[in-house]
Amino acid sequence: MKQQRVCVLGSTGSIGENTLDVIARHPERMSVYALSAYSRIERLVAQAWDTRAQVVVVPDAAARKRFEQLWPAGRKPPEIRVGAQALEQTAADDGATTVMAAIVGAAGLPAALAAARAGKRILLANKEALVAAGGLFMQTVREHGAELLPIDSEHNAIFQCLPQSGQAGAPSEPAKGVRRLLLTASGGPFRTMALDLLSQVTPDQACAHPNWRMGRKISVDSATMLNKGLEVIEAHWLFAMPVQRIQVVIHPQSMVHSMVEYEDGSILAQLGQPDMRTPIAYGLGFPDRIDSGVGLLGLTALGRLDFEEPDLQRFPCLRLSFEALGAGQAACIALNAANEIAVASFLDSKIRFTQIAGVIESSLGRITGCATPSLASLEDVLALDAQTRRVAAEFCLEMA
Ligand SMILES: NC(=O)C1=CN([C@@H]2O[C@H](COP(=O)(O)OP(=O)(O)OC[C@H]3O[C@@H](n4cnc5c(N)ncnc54)[C@H](OP(=O)(O)O)[C@@H]3O)[C@@H](O)[C@H]2O)C=CC1
Ligand SMILES: CC(=O)[C@@H](O)[C@H](O)COP(=O)(O)O
Ligand SMILES: [Mn+2]
Repeated sequence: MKQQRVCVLGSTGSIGENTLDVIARHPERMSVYALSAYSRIERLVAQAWDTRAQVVVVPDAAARKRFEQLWPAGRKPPEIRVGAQALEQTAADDGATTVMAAIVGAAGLPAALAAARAGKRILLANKEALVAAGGLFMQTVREHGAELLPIDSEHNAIFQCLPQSGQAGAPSEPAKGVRRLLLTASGGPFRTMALDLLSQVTPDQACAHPNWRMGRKISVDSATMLNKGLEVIEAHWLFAMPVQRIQVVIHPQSMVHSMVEYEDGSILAQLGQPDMRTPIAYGLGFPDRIDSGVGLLGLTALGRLDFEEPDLQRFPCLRLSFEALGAGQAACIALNAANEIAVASFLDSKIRFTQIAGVIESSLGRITGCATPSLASLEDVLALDAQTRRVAAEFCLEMA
């Protein structure tokens, strides 16, 4: 068994912390090579100390200085690299065999793509990378023989339920015998709240997910169900599945993480506690199954599993996501970028929860109404992403 040396991009976040928890359980199989943080430098220092990481990546000179000041005397500090380009360089570094892509938002795309170009084992949590540049990313994985393992719980579940070829790559057609992918969704904290109360909800209420503990951005996405929309687009790219063959099913308990429906009428499901250490351990251990630290699911204590149709009136962001996937890549880039701006604005108490969908819809209208630029390269994608952010920020200001 080859020792894995893991580069954890976004190590100070929710996925990053869970990844370090799993790695620490398997010193004989894996170790940390590199870590990255954006604002939580103190936490990064503690992580680097505990894991003996060789490299850390921070965003700027001020963060570097802070890291140096906080590093305890008496032990050699890790190499400190600075800036977005250093993230790409570290993701592609010979020192790493495996890259956990756990930066939030499209900011994580360049480093995830660099890992693919370098032919790494990529554990992909950063769904926004696929939403913005799914075609480019999957093509890069294919061309450079990278190994791609989905970490997002639903996609990890689907990966586990698909006919196993023992390979973790980038399929160019749907798996044989599969009729549909059934993506489960909790419905978030506002699934049953009276519709007229939704405009009053606070950021903390939106971040109080009923089943999962996650970062604030994805928690708001779960509350609007834009998260499920991003996941439909993610599933389309990961499994080469046409949008008509992807169904979203509300499952409030978040115990069935997703399902694959086969031509013969069988449905295969993956179940487990809502704890991201299970998919993370699956990715780190693949093809072996390794301990994740997650307890067993008590089915008799649970008693029942519920399923229902999503309500597109309550969750307009889900409708917008299906429409964007149908409209093409420019719309998907705009959907994601406008959402990132709208969610940040909501978390900052500048716009209301119910205005998030409006910002996205207006931005999509403005961007996709213009001539679609070429989107063949990372630079093209990032240019449209930046343009959308400017437009969405204007709409947020108008609504504030
Ligand atoms: N949390 C979960 O359970 C799940 C998350 N995902 C996906 O995984 C990704 C990470 O989510 P989550 O861990 O919840 O997010 P968090 O907000 O908890 O963590 C995000 C990480 O990214 C870093 N970061 C933020 N902005 C930048 C930037 N501009 N450049 C570089 N690094 C940055 C943060 O650094 P710092 O903290 O130092 O500021 C942090 O390490 C998202 O794409 C999410 O959709 C998917 C499924 C489940
Ligand atoms: C843990 C995970 O994968 C999240 O994306 C989670 O699925 C969010 O839950 P819902 O979006 O279904 O509420
Ligand atoms: Mn998910």
